Amino acid sequence: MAPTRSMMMDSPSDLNEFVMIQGNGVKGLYEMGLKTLPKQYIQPLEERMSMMTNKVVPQESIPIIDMSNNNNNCDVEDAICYAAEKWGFFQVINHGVPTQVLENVKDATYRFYELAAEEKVKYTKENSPTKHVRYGSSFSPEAEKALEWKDYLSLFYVSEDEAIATWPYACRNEALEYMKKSEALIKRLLNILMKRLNVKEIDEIKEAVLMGSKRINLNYYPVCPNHDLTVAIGRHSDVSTLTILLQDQTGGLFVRTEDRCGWIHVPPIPGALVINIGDALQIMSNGRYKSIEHRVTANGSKTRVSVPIFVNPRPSDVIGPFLEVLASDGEKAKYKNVLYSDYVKHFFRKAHDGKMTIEYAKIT
Ligand SMILES: COc1cc(/C=C/C(=O)SCCNC(=O)CCNC(=O)[C@H](O)C(C)(C)COP(=O)(O)OP(=O)(O)OC[C@H]2O[C@@H](n3cnc4c(N)ncnc43)[C@H](O)[C@@H]2OP(=O)(O)O)ccc1O
Ligand SMILES: O=C(O)CCC(=O)C(=O)O
Ligand SMILES: [Fe+2]
Repeated sequence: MAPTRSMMMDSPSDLNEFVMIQGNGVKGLYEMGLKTLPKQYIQPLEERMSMMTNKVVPQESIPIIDMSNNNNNCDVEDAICYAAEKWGFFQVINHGVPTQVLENVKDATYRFYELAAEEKVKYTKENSPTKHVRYGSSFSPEAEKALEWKDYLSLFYVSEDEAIATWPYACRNEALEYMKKSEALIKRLLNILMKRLNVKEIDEIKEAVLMGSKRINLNYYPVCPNHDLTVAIGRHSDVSTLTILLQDQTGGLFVRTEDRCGWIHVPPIPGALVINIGDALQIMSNGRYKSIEHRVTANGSKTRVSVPIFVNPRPSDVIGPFLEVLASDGEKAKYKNVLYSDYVKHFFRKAHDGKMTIEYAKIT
């Protein structure tokens, strides 16, 4: 019997050719009608959600914060700082980003992934005309022992003109609009978080180190056969200052519990945005704000999309604990100064490994 295309997907080189080189992504694998998961995606037992060591804690929930000014503004500030210190993750509602903008960027995500592989392949690392636009699958395929069931389009923002010239037409206006309309929310969150650190004013220098660069990812997680055997995104913390995440109504994002013994689901709330603290802010706040490990499960019956905006220092910035934090009570620095591009390169050059990235900056 001649091997079928789905049988060929057990060969690492055929799979790599189909998914990465031809640009079909895991979406192409799903559309091929695969009934069993190719072995390259089978995660070690300890990474699977079905394991006892990865129990879900249904009674816990990350905070949901109403950002509208109907409340006392002090309550909003307290809630945000408390959530950033204790949870590192929270959801916001009445945040000021119009629902239509959020709907449009989700539609645009589908529009991009519905393009033919011959179109999408133009944006892979090997083919993309610019380093600022990258289409790929899994996180770091060369470094990973098992692949992740995820396709992504990653767009690094330099300027509107550059984005219009280089980002894929199928999604560029919607991605740009989402970034633009999120700007006020990002500034409000950072102002609140800085005030609590004794940083009275976000001047030009602070603004650059907190939010001098931005990256938007359009993540696509198609239906997955034997979904319990793999992950959509493995355990990691973001390397950003803040991440503003739009998820659809499918669910599947989990956050590590404080005692690190279990996982808390982040339930989709229509119109809400998920906010999480990244490693850069954990470092700049000398550990006051927490960058928490999180992961995404693969789904056996529904395709999921999510759209994070990573708010970052500029690659050329040196990041370390703010002097205002250390000066307040002679606190000792827990992290050294590191060049942000070195930190990000360290993150991208290894497989996802939970909270390990920040060890790179820790003073031991
Ligand atoms: C993709 O799945 C992900 C992503 C994430 C992301 C979480 C975040 O927090 S993203 C925020 C990261 N910050 C930035 O991106 C700052 C902007 N970065 C840059 O401008 C550059 O990448 C650089 C940091 C300055 C490094 O530039 P350069 O020295 O020119 O080196 P590069 O070739 O660009 O990259 C180094 C290394 O990283 C790989 N890489 C870069 N960008 C991406 C990307 N978007 N996705 C995947 N990998 C990327 C690149 O291939 C290089 O590796 P080599 O092995 O090829 O050398 C969270 C969870 C996810 O699942
Ligand atoms: O898809 C999600 O809900 C989370 C995505 C994520 O953690 C990331 O892209 O860093
Ligand atoms: Fe993440």
